[in-house]
Amino acid sequence: MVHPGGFLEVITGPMFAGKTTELIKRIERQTFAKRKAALFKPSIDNRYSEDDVVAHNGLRYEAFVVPTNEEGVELIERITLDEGFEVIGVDEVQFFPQGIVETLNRLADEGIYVIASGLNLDFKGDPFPVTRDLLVRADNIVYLTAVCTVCGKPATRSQRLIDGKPAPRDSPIILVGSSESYEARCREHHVVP
Ligand SMILES: Nc1ncnc2c1ncn2[C@@H]1O[C@H](COP(=O)(O)OP(=O)(O)O)[C@@H](O)[C@H]1O
Ligand SMILES: Cc1cn([C@H]2C[C@H](O)[C@@H](COP(=O)(O)O)O2)c(=O)[nH]c1=O
Ligand SMILES: [Zn+2]
Repeated sequence: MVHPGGFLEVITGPMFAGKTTELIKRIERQTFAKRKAALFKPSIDNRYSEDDVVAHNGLRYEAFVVPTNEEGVELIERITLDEGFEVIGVDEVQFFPQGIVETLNRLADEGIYVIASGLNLDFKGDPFPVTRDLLVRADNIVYLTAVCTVCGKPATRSQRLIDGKPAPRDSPIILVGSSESYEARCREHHVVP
């Protein structure tokens, strides 16, 4: 897409749907169009790298790493404005505090093309509030699905597995992980005991 000016775009769906791949692709395309672009990631996402945003398929892109607190949200805003970035991407946006919704919306109001990528639903199938609140403010939504590991149909849910068994409902919401702890599942094969 040509740089659309102030714009809030949200890429969402379950784990393994290609959200990070799509985010990197969009940021990279903006740099080919000579736009000043940057990617941000939360410091708690250290699955594949401390410094880069890395997709499950190995695609990677250098990022600013910020903490998942209000200070991290302020850093995203300060770096964006001080460095004059025209386009920013934020990966794993569901990990940030609620204040990121207002901040990203404001940056879009100020003329920045903001792309936020994150999970819509947690392992129980309940909304992540930050993603939900960004989605209702978005100028464009990119909704992706993965492939259900049980039946091969489109997967809209993230199944958390502990020792190979579905995680109980009272598990903590945040558990950073990849295929050792999660599988993409369709509604029918998503299990929450
Ligand atoms: N069940 C699955 N369905 C689709 N892709 C999968 C699945 N399991 C692993 N993958 C891999 O995940 C990649 C997408 O990774 P990524 O962009 O990091 O997704 P997301 O950010 O949505 O978790 C795919 O290109 C594919 O190689
Ligand atoms: C469903 C669910 C996921 N997480 C964590 C697991 C991963 O670290 C990220 C999602 O990564 P992806 O790029 O979308 O594959 O979120 C979590 O903490 N809680 C959950 O309920
Ligand atoms: Zn299925």
